[in-house]
Amino acid sequence: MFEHVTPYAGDPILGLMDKFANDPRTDIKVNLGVGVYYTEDGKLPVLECVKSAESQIANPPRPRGYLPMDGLPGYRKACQDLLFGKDNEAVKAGRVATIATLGGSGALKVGADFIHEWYPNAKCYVSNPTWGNHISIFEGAGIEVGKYPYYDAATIGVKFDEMCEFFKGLNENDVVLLHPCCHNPTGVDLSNEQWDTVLTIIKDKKLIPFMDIAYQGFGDDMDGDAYAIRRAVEMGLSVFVSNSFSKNLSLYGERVGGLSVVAPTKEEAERVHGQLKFTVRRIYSSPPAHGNAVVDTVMNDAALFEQWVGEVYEMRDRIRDMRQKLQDTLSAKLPERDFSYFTKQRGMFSFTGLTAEQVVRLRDEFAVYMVENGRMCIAGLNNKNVEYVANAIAEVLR
Ligand SMILES: Cc1[nH+]cc(COP(=O)(O)O)c(/C=N/[C@@H](CC(=O)O)C(=O)O)c1O
Repeated sequence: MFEHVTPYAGDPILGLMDKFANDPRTDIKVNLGVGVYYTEDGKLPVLECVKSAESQIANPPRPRGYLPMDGLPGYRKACQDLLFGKDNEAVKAGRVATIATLGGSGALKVGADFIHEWYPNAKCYVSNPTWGNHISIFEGAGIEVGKYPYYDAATIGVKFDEMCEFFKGLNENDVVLLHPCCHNPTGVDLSNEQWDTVLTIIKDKKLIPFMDIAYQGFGDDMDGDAYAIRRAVEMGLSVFVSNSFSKNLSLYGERVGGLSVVAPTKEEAERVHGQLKFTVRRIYSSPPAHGNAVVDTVMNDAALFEQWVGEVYEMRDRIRDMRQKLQDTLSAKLPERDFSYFTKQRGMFSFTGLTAEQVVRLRDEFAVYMVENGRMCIAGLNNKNVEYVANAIAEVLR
């Protein structure tokens, strides 16, 4: 019956979690693989604002009825305020359809299915490189996926001119999947001026921008990291935005994300909203109650929101500190090499340029885990392991 089904090779990122968990070298192993924030003590944090929200939610205990297909109204408002800014004109005009989703992944899936249904000839173009699941999710929705020039290893920057020229060659309604901040896996972002240029091309060519923001607050700050999103709306673009609270609320397993679609008119936004709900119904029916309640509580209580922002910036700043320490330690060990990319890159990841062989050596010989494309999750570093990791990297580079 299923003899034709091919074996699953495993996920290059999530598969590392199992390998790491099963690695018996518990005294030295370091997890720099999956994009998860760990504290200075190497633990997954429960944010203080989440603890407060959960105690509110738990007392008195709430029944666990189905949520609306598009999630709690307060959750959806929270997504809109965070992404577009409070009092955004398009939001106030009712031109933004927003739904709660099963994490950022669920947002991408619902968005991809919607696009394939209503723009069946659209192709999707992702940055080269990008988060691998971008390709899997859009191909899984039946959409042909291509790559646009992005990362320039020679300059540790963006192949900006090539990227712009590539966009100019695309067809109307082709989708371009963009990282508004904290690019995964490179950590290399466009400047605001470069965003203005790219968004102008997208508008002129009538492309569909799909912005996936999973690390808001880890780059500059909540508003700065949303520049590309807000600029697209200011320019009158109809833009898809998938967001994730997995990292900045440390709620990975609660599956909390959102999908927003900015439409030209309120009437179109209402029709889009209805079809997004239908798409949710056909995939997973409705979002999880607990995650929705936590986000709704934190984001819509002024004191908890302020506390949350402060906790995100603490995570951001600790990552920045680890970038500097790793860069300084490696530079001292191998002064002939340039490690400035660690502090040039932003967000959770650094693209180290290590080869797959070197990454395998780090894992096998030193129990230091990274994604085989050379991506390192900086958030797995701390003051107790950064010297050890630097030594291991220096060894495989020698
Ligand atoms: C850019 C991006 N978008 C969406 C997601 C999905 O987020 P979620 O809300 O959990 O569905 C992730 C997760 N990235 C990390 C984990 C993973 O691969 O799933 C990672 O890159 O390690 C992203 O890095």
